[in-house]
Amino acid sequence: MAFRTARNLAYFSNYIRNYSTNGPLVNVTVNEKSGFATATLQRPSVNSLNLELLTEISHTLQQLEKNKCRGLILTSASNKVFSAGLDLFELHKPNADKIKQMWSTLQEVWIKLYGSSYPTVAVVNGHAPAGGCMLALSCEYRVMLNNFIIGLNEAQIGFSAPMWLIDGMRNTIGSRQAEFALTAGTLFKTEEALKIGLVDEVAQSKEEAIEKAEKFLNKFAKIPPHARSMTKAALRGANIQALVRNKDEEVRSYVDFVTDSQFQDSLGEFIELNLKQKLSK
Ligand SMILES: CC/C=C\C/C=C\CCC/C=C/CC(=O)SCCNC(=O)CCNC(=O)[C@H](O)C(C)(C)COP(=O)(O)OP(=O)(O)OC[C@H]1O[C@@H](n2cnc3c(N)ncnc32)[C@H](O)[C@@H]1OP(=O)(O)O
Repeated sequence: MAFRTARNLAYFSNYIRNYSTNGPLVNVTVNEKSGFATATLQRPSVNSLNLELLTEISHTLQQLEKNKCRGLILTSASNKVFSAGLDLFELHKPNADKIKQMWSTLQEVWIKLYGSSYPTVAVVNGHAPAGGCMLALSCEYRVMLNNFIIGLNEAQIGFSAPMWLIDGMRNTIGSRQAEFALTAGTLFKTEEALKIGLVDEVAQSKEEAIEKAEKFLNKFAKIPPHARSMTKAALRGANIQALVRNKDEEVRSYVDFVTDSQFQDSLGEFIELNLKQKLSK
């Protein structure tokens, strides 16, 4: 079992410290008492998900799994944005190879986080549109700070969320609410998200959110880890397997879709209308 001895714990903590020095975009720390890891996304300024950040998240999750992490808190170094979703500037007039890698890494992140054997909580301490909501949804529990937005606004940008993400939304808020939310691309304020069950708890400060997250993780202290993870796999496995089977086909259709001029035009309009930074003409 993880951290059975102080030596194991010390080894893991050192390992993580060493690892975190190699990962400038994701800072990982381990609470030596509880054994819970905190992974803090720190890509300036809004943790938009480009290939480098996605790759680092994916490696972090792999290391946590390998080291039998006891629980993960995923959060942001920004006090305004948890993650702004995919890096829209990298989706604009993209290099097809890079987009291919980006999509495939995004799928890996979902598979590793949604399917992790250890318990996971997102401390959503800022806005979480689209891919930001995806990261939060792939955790088991969400604690969100007030006065931010969260949701899957893909329909507003001009595309549909993929099936695995729709499944994640349905499994969290139910089919009826998911249909309303996804077809309109709704971004919910914190209190609205709480009402529909998109987040589990609201906190007034990051410290309070971390306390609530730790309380959730501590619920599993007396549950045998293998029984917990087998149950999680039974609940989530079919959705993950569906993605694994369709992974390459989805990457191909995503690359075709994103490189199409119609999508590029609507993305360009979305950026010009919604983002402060503009496209260079
Ligand atoms: C075939 C399959 C097809 C599709 C598959 C679909 C889904 C797959 C699963 C997950 C993927 C989802 C898709 C996405 O994630 S698309 C991204 C959608 N993101 C958004 O719509 C967010 C846009 N941003 C905002 O609404 C606001 O910026 C935000 C609320 C996050 C923060 O607001 P705030 O006022 O605090 O900051 P700003 O001044 O607006 O922004 C600060 C700087 O950050 C830049 N920025 C913001 N968002 C992005 C982004 N997504 N990508 C790149 N850059 C971003 C912004 O331009 C500002 O830059 P500077 O002016 O500081 O240079």
